[in-house]
Amino acid sequence: MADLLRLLLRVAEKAANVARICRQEAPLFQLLVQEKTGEDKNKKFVQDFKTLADVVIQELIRHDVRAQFPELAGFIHGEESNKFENGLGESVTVTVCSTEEETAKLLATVLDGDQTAASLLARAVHQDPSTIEAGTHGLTVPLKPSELGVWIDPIDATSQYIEGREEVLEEGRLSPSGLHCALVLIGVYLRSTGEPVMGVINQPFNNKDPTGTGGKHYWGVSSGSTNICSESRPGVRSEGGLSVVLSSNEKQSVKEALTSVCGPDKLMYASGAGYKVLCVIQGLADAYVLSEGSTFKWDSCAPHALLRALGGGVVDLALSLQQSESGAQDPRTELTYHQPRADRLGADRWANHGGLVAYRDVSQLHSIMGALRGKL
Ligand SMILES: O=P(O)(O)O[C@H]1[C@H](O)[C@@H](O)[C@H](OP(=O)(O)O)[C@@H](OP(=O)(O)O)[C@H]1O
Ligand SMILES: [Mg+2]
Ligand SMILES: [Mg+2]
Repeated sequence: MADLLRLLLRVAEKAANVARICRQEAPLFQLLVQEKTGEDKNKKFVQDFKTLADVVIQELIRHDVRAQFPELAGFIHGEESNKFENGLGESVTVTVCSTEEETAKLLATVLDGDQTAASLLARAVHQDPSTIEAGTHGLTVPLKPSELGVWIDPIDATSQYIEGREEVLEEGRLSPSGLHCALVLIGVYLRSTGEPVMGVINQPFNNKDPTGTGGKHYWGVSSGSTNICSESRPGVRSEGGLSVVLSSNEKQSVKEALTSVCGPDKLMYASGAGYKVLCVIQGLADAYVLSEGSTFKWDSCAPHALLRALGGGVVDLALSLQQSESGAQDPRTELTYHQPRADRLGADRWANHGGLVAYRDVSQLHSIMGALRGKL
């Protein structure tokens, strides 16, 4: 299954190209950032271009993965629905066609006849990405495509992608917001158990990139005795307390509870669920705590696989607290990716309802659980 990993790295790079082109090409950029006002706001048929960009990226990933691994068809899920309504009130399913011309024609039907934008977008979708050196040579992964499912978040931290602020990234430091928080996330899980086994993260905008494309990629595989990640495991630094990254919307009670295990200035905030887990992967924070069910399977699957490959994981916070309160020795309840919640509807079926804690080191996870016990 190393072939699947190489393909995911390639399609994620293609997706990153589309994300970059939407910001670089003026006709696409104008659509991306336009605020609808007045009558326009009420025109149901021109859906937000940002949603279309997300859908196009998701569908190109789905198309290329299905073409090389037909066994995965039916098991490639994404954040977005690919149904759009056009000006004639017709429902249009956005897909990637076999030729650039056909894709452009289809996209024009949802872009209110804007041929220039449709052609630019179609060209990006059909363009092969430059070869990326990922260091996967000689890797073997003992998995079969018929055992696997895929979760796609075409762009995570969309708000940062639209806002488009380029931050100067400093080595070894978390940068709370900006274009670098926008990530393409592709996670692979086992259909039988829901465990995340492979993940690819592409950061389309990383101004420290040595390759010159402007982006960076990360990957990991965690299956049986194979645990391998593009990032090396950062050392555990316990002096001065733990560092934890949170959403800026996190509850006051959680922040207060965590101050007992975190050093001064070690509670940090960052945009994007995927970026926050990436900070843990890179050792820029020891853990990411989220007390609300505001993330979804497509947000966590890919980075979860990388953390597992590094010896860490992502647990369901509410379930793990319950386990720990009932005296379980190892209260870890890792998130799984194969089963929807039967009692919810739509996207909510795939939410990580109990919140989460992403960690690299299990003893640090235990300290965090201890601090949160009885406090939520
Ligand atoms: O941009 P999309 O793909 O819709 O994913 C969102 C996640 O689902 C949210 O959980 C993130 O919010 P928080 O950063 O407050 O957790 C949210 O982060 P943001 O509000 O900082 O952009 C995004 O990561
Ligand atoms: Mg997301
Ligand atoms: Mg998204």
